Amino acid sequence: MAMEPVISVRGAHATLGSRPVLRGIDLTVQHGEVVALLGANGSGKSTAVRSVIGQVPLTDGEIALFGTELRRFRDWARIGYVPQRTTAASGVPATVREVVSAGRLSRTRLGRQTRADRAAVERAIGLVGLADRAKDSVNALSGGQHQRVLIARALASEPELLIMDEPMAGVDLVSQEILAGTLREQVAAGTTVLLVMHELGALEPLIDRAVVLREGCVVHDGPPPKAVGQHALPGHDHVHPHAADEPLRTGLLT
Ligand SMILES: Nc1ncnc2c1ncn2[C@@H]1O[C@H](COP(=O)(O)OP(=O)(O)OP(=O)(O)O)[C@@H](O)[C@H]1O
Repeated sequence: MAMEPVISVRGAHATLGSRPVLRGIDLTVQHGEVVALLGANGSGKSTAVRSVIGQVPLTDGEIALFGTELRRFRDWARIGYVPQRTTAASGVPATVREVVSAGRLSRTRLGRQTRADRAAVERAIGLVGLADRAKDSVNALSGGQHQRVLIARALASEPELLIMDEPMAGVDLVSQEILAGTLREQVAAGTTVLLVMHELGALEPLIDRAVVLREGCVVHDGPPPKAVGQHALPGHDHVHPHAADEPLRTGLLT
């Protein structure tokens, strides 16, 4: 029997305020795939992933996770989610280890951390290259290190599906390289990944498929656009000449 898709979204409509933000989106992510969700600011990317994890209700359409209708889905430990532009600190003096441990709660039984739980937390901290900062307050970290803590928190439950909303946004180059390496290892281990992005950038080699949104609709679902600049992207509004030495870009539509 064929495996159920990890994510199945059919005809999704969602409204925020009085604004229709998703206008009939279909999105399927199969086991082991790495899918990039691309599109201009405001095209609905974050809303789409937030609807997948149940944070934005649909006004029409259907979502299933691992073959289970979203409203019956309870197995949240199978999913790691890194939201957009948040900070792990928010004024609370938690250490790196404490924040990452919070990501393990969904696997912790009876509220007691086992040796396996502790090992998973240390592994996640090591994966993002912060082993030497585990005892430090997250308030003492840079923006890129923060983002690495949030990703470690998502990895602590050893998820089968990782959903990340612009993981590279505002992240310094060193952290970007570490994150790309972390993701590469996850993908090699079979983790399914859905990434919201503006540009494929350093993650391009990992991406199997790109889904491009425009005004709440899917305008492209297929191979990731090659590194030929944003104008190659289906849905780009206008064409204008650009210098031959313009840096190569794969991402788009800003
Ligand atoms: N709580 C809200 N109430 C009303 N409108 C909202 C709300 N949240 C988002 N929107 C609007 O919905 C649209 C889609 O937003 P969304 O964040 O999904 O886009 P996005 O593609 O992720 O954009 P970005 O790249 O800027 O993150 C935008 O026009 C945004 O202004």
